[in-house]
Amino acid sequence: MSALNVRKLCVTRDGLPVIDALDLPPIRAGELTVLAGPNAAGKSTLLRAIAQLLPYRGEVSLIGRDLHRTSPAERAELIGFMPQHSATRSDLSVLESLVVALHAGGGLAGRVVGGQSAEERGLAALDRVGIMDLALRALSHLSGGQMQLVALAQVIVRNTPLILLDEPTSALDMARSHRVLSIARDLAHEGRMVIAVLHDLAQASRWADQLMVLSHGRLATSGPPNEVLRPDLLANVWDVSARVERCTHGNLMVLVDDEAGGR
Ligand SMILES: Nc1ncnc2c1ncn2[C@@H]1O[C@H](COP(=O)(O)OP(=O)(O)OP(=O)(O)O)[C@@H](O)[C@H]1O
Repeated sequence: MSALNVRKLCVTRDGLPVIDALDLPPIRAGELTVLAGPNAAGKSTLLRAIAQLLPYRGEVSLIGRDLHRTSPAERAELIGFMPQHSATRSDLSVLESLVVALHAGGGLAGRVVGGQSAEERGLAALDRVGIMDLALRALSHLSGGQMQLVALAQVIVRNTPLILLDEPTSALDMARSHRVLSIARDLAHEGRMVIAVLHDLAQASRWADQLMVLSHGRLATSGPPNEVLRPDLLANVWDVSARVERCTHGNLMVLVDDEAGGR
């Protein structure tokens, strides 16, 4: 089965170790993997290293290929990365930005696929994300949440086997958060490897097939969310005194009573 493997990964930033000899269980195609952890745990650093946007030591391999040895064009074919903060605020239209995304890295992603032109693929991605009405709007005229939805469409349009989403719902209202996580899970269940960083553990438990918890650049635990999310983990990793309760539909709720030290 297709998988992303991360072994003995070390990443330093400003000379300080942020990710430290990290081994992850295989990230399998067909599963939505949610990466959670406190601020500064190294979640974005991990995604950026996997996306080959930061130097690292160790091994990151995708479907048996060492990503370090791939060309930028090959990576564009393999990896779709949605950063935490989308910087692009140009006067390109939303649809034009998707066509540009298709040509990212000089890869082959912009070719006609299944008889569909780049514009047709762009419109299909906008339709999937539910923002067809924004197709002709300038990126510079979008709200923060609209920009985040466009960033997701820019990833979807490239149809890569690995999709990395860094806090994809941070600017979204409840309905759009639900839509985006449902799309992320569908993308995984269609056969892709999808990793999403989320802070909201109720959302994580609702959508994740596999939850990985990062703490100080190391893996604290991983597994199905209902096995992983326990009060002792919340105290040890997030420093909160909290209860984990099951709602009538089986979803978990995390109720924080206090900071663990009661400060
Ligand atoms: N551009 C940078 N240059 C130097 N250090 C950085 C840079 N970006 C992040 N760091 C440091 O790396 C560490 C991990 O940061 P990272 O952004 O990976 O954490 P995170 O888990 O994604 O946090 P958050 O939940 O707050 O987004 C932090 O100590 C941070 O200060």
